Amino acid sequence: MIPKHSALIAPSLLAGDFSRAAEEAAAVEAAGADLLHLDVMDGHFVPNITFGAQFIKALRPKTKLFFDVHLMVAPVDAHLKAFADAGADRIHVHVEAGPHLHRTLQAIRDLGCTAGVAINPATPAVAVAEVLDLVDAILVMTVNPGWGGQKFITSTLPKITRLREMADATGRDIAVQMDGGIDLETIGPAHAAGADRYVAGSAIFGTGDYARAIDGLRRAALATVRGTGEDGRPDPMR
Ligand SMILES: O=C(CO)[C@H](O)[C@H](O)COP(=O)(O)O
Ligand SMILES: [Fe+2]
Repeated sequence: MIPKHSALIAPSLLAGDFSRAAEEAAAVEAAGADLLHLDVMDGHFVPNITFGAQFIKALRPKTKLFFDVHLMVAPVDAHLKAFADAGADRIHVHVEAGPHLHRTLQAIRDLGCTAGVAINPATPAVAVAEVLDLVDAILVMTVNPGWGGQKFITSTLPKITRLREMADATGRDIAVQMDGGIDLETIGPAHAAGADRYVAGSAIFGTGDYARAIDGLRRAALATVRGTGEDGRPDPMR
């Protein structure tokens, strides 16, 4: 089990060089990434289009990293099997993307993946309250989805705390994961608010030293938690 208030780092390949996607995935794995975040955009739910299941399937043999797939797709249900077959470990779907979220999350689990529910900045925390028994993660959008490289929306911080409280109240280990605008300045407040996983695109792939960037983000998060060791690892006493 991942300790609460740990700080797992998930580089978003969106900010990497797509012409060398397999090398980029391997590079962040070697640099100490905990997960690989894969942003699928459909040109409908969000204005931008990125890549689909075939791209993810081609990447799957190139790295052992956990594939954290963020579907910005509506309607999404007809596509879930393709992403599960492509090698997704976790599939996040948006609470805003369809009227049958409960059925969608159940379908993700039935396909053998873990499930995440993504929530846009304008959507209140209560929108996920009735599906927490079906999710392993809440993906809190700290930008409006659609592009990388956007500015962190600080007004989402109180919602992070509310979602952490809701997640803890279930008694299950539900990750509270930030997505968008995470960098050395924003990761600390997000961690203090109750998050434990961080997607970062530009703040990793936009640098020349992925290991330094990943380590710096992890340390910046954990530095906000009293009792955390200097080596950046979660304090087992917490
Ligand atoms: O879901 C996303 C955008 O919709 C991306 O995961 C996110 O924006 C990561 O990029 P950056 O760290 O550059 O903001
Ligand atoms: Fe994402």
